[in-house]
Amino acid sequence: MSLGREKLKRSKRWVVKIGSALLTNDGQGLDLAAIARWVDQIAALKQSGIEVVLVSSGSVAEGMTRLGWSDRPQEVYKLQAAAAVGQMGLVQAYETNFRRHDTHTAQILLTHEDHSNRKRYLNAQATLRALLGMGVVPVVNENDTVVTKEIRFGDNDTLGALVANLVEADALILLTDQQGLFTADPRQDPTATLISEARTEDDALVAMAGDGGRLGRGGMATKVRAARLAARSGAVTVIASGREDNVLLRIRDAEAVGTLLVPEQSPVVARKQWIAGHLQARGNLVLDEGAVKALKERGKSLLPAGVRSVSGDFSRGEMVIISDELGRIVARGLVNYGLDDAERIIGKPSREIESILGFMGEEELVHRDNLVLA
Ligand SMILES: Nc1ncnc2c1ncn2[C@@H]1O[C@H](COP(=O)(O)OP(=O)(O)O)[C@@H](O)[C@H]1O
Ligand SMILES: N[C@@H](CCC(=O)OP(=O)(O)O)C(=O)O
Repeated sequence: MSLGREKLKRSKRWVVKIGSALLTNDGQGLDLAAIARWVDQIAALKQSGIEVVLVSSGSVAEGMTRLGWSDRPQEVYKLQAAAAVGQMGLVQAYETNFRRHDTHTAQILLTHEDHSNRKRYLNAQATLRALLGMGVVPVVNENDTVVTKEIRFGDNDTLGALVANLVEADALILLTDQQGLFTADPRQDPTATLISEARTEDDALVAMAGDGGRLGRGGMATKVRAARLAARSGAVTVIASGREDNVLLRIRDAEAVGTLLVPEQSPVVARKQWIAGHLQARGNLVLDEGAVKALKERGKSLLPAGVRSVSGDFSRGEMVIISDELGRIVARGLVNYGLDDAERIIGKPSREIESILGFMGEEELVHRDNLVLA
């Protein structure tokens, strides 16, 4: 068995993306029987200790069906209207099915801006993390009502990869209407063969990957690109057919199903580079000895109590350099509080944050998931 597939067996957090072509049974309205089967599998994944964020397309396609449109309109406002109608059907289907497993779902609608704006990024991250911690399955789609460019050119493969970055998933699973990535588009070339495993960075993949079908947006081209994006935070990607029996469970069990794309770099290195390369440092935090030890030796988050002083000019979500009292750099990380708030809570136990600031944010000043040791 390949090393990459072995890794999947040990993974703990997945982003599962279900594409339009698959979800709507090629334009026949939502495939409710298939949704029920995927939900059963996700419930089983959760039972085996894997947290799942679901990224589901299909709102435009379902909206078109509900509104009786057979052709995808060109006008953005019509697409947005269809998405708003269809999203109701989507969440209803997931909610009803997950309820059979006593599992709550949560609707998360994101735009690309939520990823590029630091504050919104951290808020989305904190919410998703909290939901996962509570055993809820977040159901994510693009916020089609407010995006313009994205609804025309956007695809949920990219959104899935950004969500994988956001929650630091171990794996991004792209379920589609083909068995995986073929050497050429099988709809055009019947001699095309399935690629079982490849390096994410292999440029040959880009040449093989073509556009999408009538309902889907991006085809394989965006899936290969999504795999590269997801690799930035260390995730492997699997492209597989959502129509295969128990496909998610078979992926978990490291069966050779679909196409596995494995990043060249180890997840840790990718993650470090991603945080380090993410932003310029905007400030400094100086830690006491105990906090330095907690970070370095025990892999802990940084709590305000262990911070001696703060300086610079940073807002929530920005990168800070974390040093010891001799000025030696200990780590870099994304800070949960802006300078003014941080100044007021350092040296204090986290339980006092609310009374000092008048609101309760995170108990950590820098969460360990957002922290890279030097
Ligand atoms: N090399 C390839 N291997 C497999 N499928 C391909 C390839 N190139 C293009 N495709 C097309 O990509 C489609 C899947 O993408 P898309 O229609 O966007 O679906 P989804 O909604 O699941 O994202 C397939 O139906 C297939 O025709
Ligand atoms: N957000 C929209 C469009 C996304 C979309 O179709 O993407 P994809 O499944 O990648 O082809 C929707 O839910 O219909």
